[in-house]
Amino acid sequence: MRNRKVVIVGGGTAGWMTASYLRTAFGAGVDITLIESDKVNTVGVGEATFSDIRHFFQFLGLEEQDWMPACNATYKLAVRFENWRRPGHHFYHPFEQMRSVNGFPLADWWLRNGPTDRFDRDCFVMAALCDEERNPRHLDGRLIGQGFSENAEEFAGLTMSEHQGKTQFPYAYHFEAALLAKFLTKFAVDRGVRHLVGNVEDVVLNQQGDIDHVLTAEHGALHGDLFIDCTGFRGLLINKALEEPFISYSDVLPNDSAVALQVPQDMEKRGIRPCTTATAQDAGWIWTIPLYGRIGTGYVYARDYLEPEQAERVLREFVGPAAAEVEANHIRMRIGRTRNAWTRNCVAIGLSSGFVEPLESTGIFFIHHAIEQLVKYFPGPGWEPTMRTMFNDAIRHVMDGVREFLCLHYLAAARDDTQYWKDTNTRRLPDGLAERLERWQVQLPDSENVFPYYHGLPPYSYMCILLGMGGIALKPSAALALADDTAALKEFQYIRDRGSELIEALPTQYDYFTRMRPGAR
Ligand SMILES: Cc1cc2nc3c(=O)[nH]c(=O)nc-3n(C[C@H](O)[C@H](O)[C@H](O)COP(=O)(O)OP(=O)(O)OC[C@H]3O[C@@H](n4cnc5c(N)ncnc54)[C@H](O)[C@@H]3O)c2cc1C
Ligand SMILES: N[C@@H](Cc1c[nH]c2cc(Cl)ccc12)C(=O)O
Repeated sequence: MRNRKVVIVGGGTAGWMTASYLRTAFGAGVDITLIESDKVNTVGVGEATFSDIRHFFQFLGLEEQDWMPACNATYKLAVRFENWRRPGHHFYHPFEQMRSVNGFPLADWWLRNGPTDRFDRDCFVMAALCDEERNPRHLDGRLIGQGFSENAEEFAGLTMSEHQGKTQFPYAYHFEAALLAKFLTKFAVDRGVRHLVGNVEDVVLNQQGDIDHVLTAEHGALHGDLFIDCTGFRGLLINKALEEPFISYSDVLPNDSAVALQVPQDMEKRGIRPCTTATAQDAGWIWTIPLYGRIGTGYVYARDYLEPEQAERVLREFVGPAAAEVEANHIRMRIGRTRNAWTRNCVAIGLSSGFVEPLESTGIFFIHHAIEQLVKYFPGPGWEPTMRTMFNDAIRHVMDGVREFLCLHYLAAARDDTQYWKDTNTRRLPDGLAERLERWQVQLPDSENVFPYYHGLPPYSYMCILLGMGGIALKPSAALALADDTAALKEFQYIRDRGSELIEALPTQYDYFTRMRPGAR
């Protein structure tokens, strides 16, 4: 059988991640051409990830030292939510599994008799490490031990959905999106991916309605068996040419705009906070992502409540004088998903497939997940169309599940001081969420009562948001009133002690990454 000819249109994060992964998975079994335009920019943001992305780098055979310095990357131990409950309040959604004591999650014991008003500090070691801006590795590279093993044999080769629930890796990454795309360009091209720069002017269908070829001014017609649409929010192949409809989530998630800045920063003086920060604002929230040498920041907001000029002004004030010379990138976000991400012989990956606001940094996770699914259902000999259906089901579940998780953030936030925040109490909810919420109020989220399909987020993530946002009354499990809490108190003590011990022993991120740079001592 001849090898499969794959044409990828688009050279953003989605295009290059897909090209690198497919080539690694199938080698010469797939013949890959990637075409990207020099007239249409990439979206230019997308800097924080899930911890699962390490499976992606592992699959490519890359170690942190190979790619992190090249992408000004840093570690992310959590998302830090600021002011979602009230001004001055913060809590973390960390990469650390919730401990269990006598069959109940520690958070349940915390609800029964919380030692302090900080559930995150009491239940997770990571919260203290974030507050004290510590690095998750020692200067000699050793990882903090937290009940997971690095590169453990038994997990090698697992996809991220297979891995979920087995252990929780303690950190994700921040990186410069443009530098990662550049790094992966070299990776893919070195391994035989054909790279073309040119503009796709037309998408030509055959008589059956499949894509026959894409037409470019610079390189003529590009034929393929399978076309991957990585053209971003345009959805040039999947939505425009094949007319696959886009299902908007704007009825439940109204933020549709963002303005972003890349701000140089003196990291030696300011340090590098080991987490993404999401700070609530009058009509949305601002992200702050510390990279090595600069921060990425942006205001995500709803145009129904705020004009772009005002959003930019608020963002500049928030950042301060360092942003004065920096040009703003205004982005209109298409929130929702393409009905069938795989339609005919075209697979949409990245923003063309779908997107939700970046509150939990899910964009790159969606890409990674879609690539894993594509490999799983890739059209080899004997391929059946039901495989396309299974791919589409998996994509739909991940996106709809994340939509629900994000809606919970707004529903659970105690803040209600502006019209924007007041309206979060009356907005429509995705089907099923209200019922699930009723259950969570008397029984914390567990694998039996959260969104029932794989969507990347474990039950403890839901606990964090419910407990942290503070707007919804929660009860401990009724059974706990009858139980002895000695073991739970011991666990709370262990978390405090372990936090203090690690704060003593661990370096700051600045120290760690300065040593990791090429040419450093
Ligand atoms: C405000 C915001 C913040 C975000 N933050 C995060 C985050 O923190 N974490 C995260 O995981 N994700 C985040 N994302 C999502 C992330 O940015 C995207 O998932 C990721 O960058 C993938 O984009 P893409 O490759 O699909 O599209 P793009 O980056 O838009 O790339 C599109 C590509 O298609 C090419 N193209 C377009 N038209 C043509 C044509 N006619 N011919 C040839 N080529 C063409 C362009 O040249 C470009 O190369 C964020 C997104 C937004 C909007
Ligand atoms: N599978 C994801 C789930 C996850 C677990 N904890 C967090 C925390 C944050 Cl901020 C995002 C995502 C997650 C993962 O392990 O990355």
